[in-house]
Amino acid sequence: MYVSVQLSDDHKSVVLLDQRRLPFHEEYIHFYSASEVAQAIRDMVVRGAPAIAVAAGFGIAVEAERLVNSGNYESYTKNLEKACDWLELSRPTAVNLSWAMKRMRKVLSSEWDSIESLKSAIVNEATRIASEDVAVNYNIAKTGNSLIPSKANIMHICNTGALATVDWGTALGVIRMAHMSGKDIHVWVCETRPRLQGAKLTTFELQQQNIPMTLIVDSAAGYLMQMKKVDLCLAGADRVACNGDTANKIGTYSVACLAKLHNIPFYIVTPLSSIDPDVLSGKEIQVEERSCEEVLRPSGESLVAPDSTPVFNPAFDITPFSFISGFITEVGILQPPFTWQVVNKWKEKLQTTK
Ligand SMILES: CSC[C@H]1O[C@H](OP(=O)(O)O)[C@H](O)[C@@H]1O
Repeated sequence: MYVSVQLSDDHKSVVLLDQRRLPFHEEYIHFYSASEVAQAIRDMVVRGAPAIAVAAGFGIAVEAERLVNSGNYESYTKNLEKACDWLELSRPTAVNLSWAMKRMRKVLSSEWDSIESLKSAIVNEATRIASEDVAVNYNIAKTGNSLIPSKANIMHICNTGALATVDWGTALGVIRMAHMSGKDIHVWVCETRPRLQGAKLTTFELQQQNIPMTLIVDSAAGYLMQMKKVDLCLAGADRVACNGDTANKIGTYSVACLAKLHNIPFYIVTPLSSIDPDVLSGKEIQVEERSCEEVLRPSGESLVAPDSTPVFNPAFDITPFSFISGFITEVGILQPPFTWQVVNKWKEKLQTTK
């Protein structure tokens, strides 16, 4: 089984499965510094809100190893804080990235009696972020499975599986659990232009798990709903605002609008770490814009339009909460508002049940 993101045993590199090469080539690349990992996140070697958070945490661990003999304690921590900034700025929309860097900065700002003990604490925290992700996603999958009827036809956009996380996945984790529970489900896989995470990555994951699926062009979503071929929609999240507005892959809002029109349940599947109570509504969420090349050359080689064609390429859109049936999380099916008081109460409850 493939692993999207790992820390090498000697802590000298972050090992990433190059998702740009899937589904035809499974290639792993080593990245030896925080800046190399930041570039890998920007280039979407690794992608998916939880996976990039884990990759960034490991990026700080690799930087801590790389700089261990580079100077005194003060310069060591300053350099690592700078590395947190680079990684946090690598992609602006997914809150998981800043959530992970906040955890690493907390370690950096604590008192340690030596550079070596600080380095160990950093590696341990990065490893904890990764191991927690697996447990969180397993609980999300169990929660979400309770909503999946037998023989459901589920529409899914982008990729939210083990490739977008450390394992299990979020929305695809729910689908995987439903399949393993013998519910005989089927997945309509939206190809998800322009990066084709659905066509290239979700099909790859579902095929590996023998889950029945059908690939569709994004613009077929409405037609399938009109023909009553869709029982519910599941999508991931990059950032959920306090009022429930949700940033997710471009095209999610369109699917949510169509689902609303056709009275089809539309759920966001998300860990608590993708909820950002500091953002009151979707209006405050920065939507990453990516290069025109992604649209002009979707498979990297041939142009699909004249080379000088102007392009607008937002990587995400914002779905207002009014189009969302609920949020499937590791603590249950939630409804906003997601204030810090609410989110922290759930996190504390999680801690006590561990
Ligand atoms: C559980 S992955 C969450 C989220 O991340 C993906 O975006 P990208 O492929 O650009 O990293 C997509 O929006 C997923 O829903």
